[in-house]
Amino acid sequence: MDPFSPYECFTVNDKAFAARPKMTAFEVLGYNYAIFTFTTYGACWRNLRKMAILEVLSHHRIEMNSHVMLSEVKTAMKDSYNKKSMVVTEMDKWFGEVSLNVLFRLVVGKRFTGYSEENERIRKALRSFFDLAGLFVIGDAIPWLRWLDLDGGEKAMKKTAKELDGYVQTWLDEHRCSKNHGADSDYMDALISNINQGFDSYDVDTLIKASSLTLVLAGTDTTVATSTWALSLLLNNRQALNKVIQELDSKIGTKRTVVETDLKDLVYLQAIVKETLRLYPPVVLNVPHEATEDCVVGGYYIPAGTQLLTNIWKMQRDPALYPDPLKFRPERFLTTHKDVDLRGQHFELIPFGAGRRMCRGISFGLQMVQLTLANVLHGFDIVTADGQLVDMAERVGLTNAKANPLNVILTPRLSPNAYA
Ligand code: HEM
Repeated sequence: MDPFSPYECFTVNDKAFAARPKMTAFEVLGYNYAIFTFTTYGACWRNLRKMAILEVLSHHRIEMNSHVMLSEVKTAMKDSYNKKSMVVTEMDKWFGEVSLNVLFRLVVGKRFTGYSEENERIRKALRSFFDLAGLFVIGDAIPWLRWLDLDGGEKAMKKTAKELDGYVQTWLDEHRCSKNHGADSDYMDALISNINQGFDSYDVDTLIKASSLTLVLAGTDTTVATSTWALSLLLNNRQALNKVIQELDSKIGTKRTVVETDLKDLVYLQAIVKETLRLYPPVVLNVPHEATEDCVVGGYYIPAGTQLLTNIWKMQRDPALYPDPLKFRPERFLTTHKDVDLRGQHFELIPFGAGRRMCRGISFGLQMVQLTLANVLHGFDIVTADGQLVDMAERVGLTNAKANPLNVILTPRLSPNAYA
């Protein structure tokens, strides 16, 4: 095994590598690192993480809020059912609408639907956040040049950060005015009630805005990319597509849609999601980690401050770990790799990262992807709009989805009452 392999960094020295590096994108886009995905390891990160788990991401909360996820999936299905036949649907937008609506309802208590100018601006700002968060800026490699902003990256980040802050500030003002922080409250209400004083040099409002935005940002693009890739892979692999439809029909029937309690029985669907996350992990190079202390990995001395970039994409396509690594074969997770799970214990499959900083939204994210995908596959016959199936998988993805959307035609296949 490569002595500098992230496998060893995660197992031997998880604590040492639990920090995030100081990067321009994290600082400028993330309220000076108050967005807790970007916060370094410490008390602030622990407090914010605890709050997110308690209020949204724990199994208990996911169960309590599962009606929100289900109602958003059903609303999207009903809309598609009511459309005239042969209407072309852009599936990344379809999945995006479901994801944004669920997260907006849970975080700020309102849906995000429709095509108003304001919504389009928010969508654009969120898109720009993701493009810029992964941007390499010269100032990170040569810090003394940062003030010159030679590539204009920092200026663009400041513009997007300001715009997003404007929206979140409006939602915060609305929440403070409504004073509805009781039983029916959302995540922002819970933060208002629980964060009474700032910490780690952050003021209360910054912590609330950053924490709210963390969940919306971390939970949308990742789930949308996974669902879109899964569908695209299935449309290119008719055998797998037929097999999952058979599973859905035999477990659910054709009179109702899929609900969250069905998911545990849909083992082939689960294998499809795993195989999709293996081939197309949405966070290809993981979020960067940094060593907080000197440590020894694989016999090599690693000084504090060393940055660790984990090439998840490459690890998960390693032929030594997966025979025919480029082939889409969900069956491998029911046979040869059936004991490999994706919760950070098996390093051959870590789309959610591993160790202390691993994704906290894993259960929420998996439920969202599985429930949405299961219902689309079960509820509609799906054909690609241009009739071309070959290489569809190469045409969608996080970066080029806008230029090459996954266009399909959805034809209802359940009894009409199921969509009501
Ligand atoms: C398919 C869906 C998802 C994938 C593949 C994914 C992947 C990841 C990855 C790779 C990381 C970085 C882990 C590391 O540094 O080792 C991460 C962090 C994180 N994710 Fe997710 N994620 C998904 C969905 C979600 C959802 C739905 C939420 C919440 C609504 C969420 C919340 C977070 C948070 C809060 C962190 C930061 C953890 C920390 O820094 O301590 N994620 N995610």
